[in-house]
Amino acid sequence: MAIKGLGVVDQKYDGSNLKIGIVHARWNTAIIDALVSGAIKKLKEFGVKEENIFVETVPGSFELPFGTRKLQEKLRKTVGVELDAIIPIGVLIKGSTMHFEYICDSTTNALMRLNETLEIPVIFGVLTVLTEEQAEVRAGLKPGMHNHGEDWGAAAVEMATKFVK
Ligand SMILES: O=Nc1c(NC[C@H](O)[C@H](O)[C@H](O)CO)[nH]c(=O)[nH]c1=O
Repeated sequence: MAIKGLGVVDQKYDGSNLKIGIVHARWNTAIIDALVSGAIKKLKEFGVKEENIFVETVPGSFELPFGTRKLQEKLRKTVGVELDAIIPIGVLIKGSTMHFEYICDSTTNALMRLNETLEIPVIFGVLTVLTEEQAEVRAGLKPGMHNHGEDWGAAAVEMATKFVK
């Protein structure tokens, strides 16, 4: 029996009234695009309307915390929208220096802190992988592999339904 992994998400969550933000980095775009598509696919499966999914991009994962915090402010100011959850998505792939470690650690901690400062759940959608192969597997780009973006979409709906609405 598989031990590791997310238990079954209770399908009864109704996302039809939810407004969800996605902020994604533009580094490693083939992986990013698959993860974002997976998250959006799952949001729609839970009934989130396309017009209620607000997508913004930032250059890299290091910019995700700032972009995540400011997206809520930007939508409030421009279109009067209050988000119910937000999914930052980034892909960090280890290179030949310590750059990877520093961005992973600082970005992860900053995103976690946003769960304390924002009044909405901030889902952790950053892949921190050692090889491109690991990234492809987790984006569902290898046959039979699971797209983690779907888990992040499901988590956003569950958290918003339980704790925001
Ligand atoms: O270096 N590798 C990566 C990366 N570096 C850029 C960084 O996030 C930031 O955009 C710049 O430092 C400018 O602030 N950003 C990623 O999302 N994935 C990587 O794998």
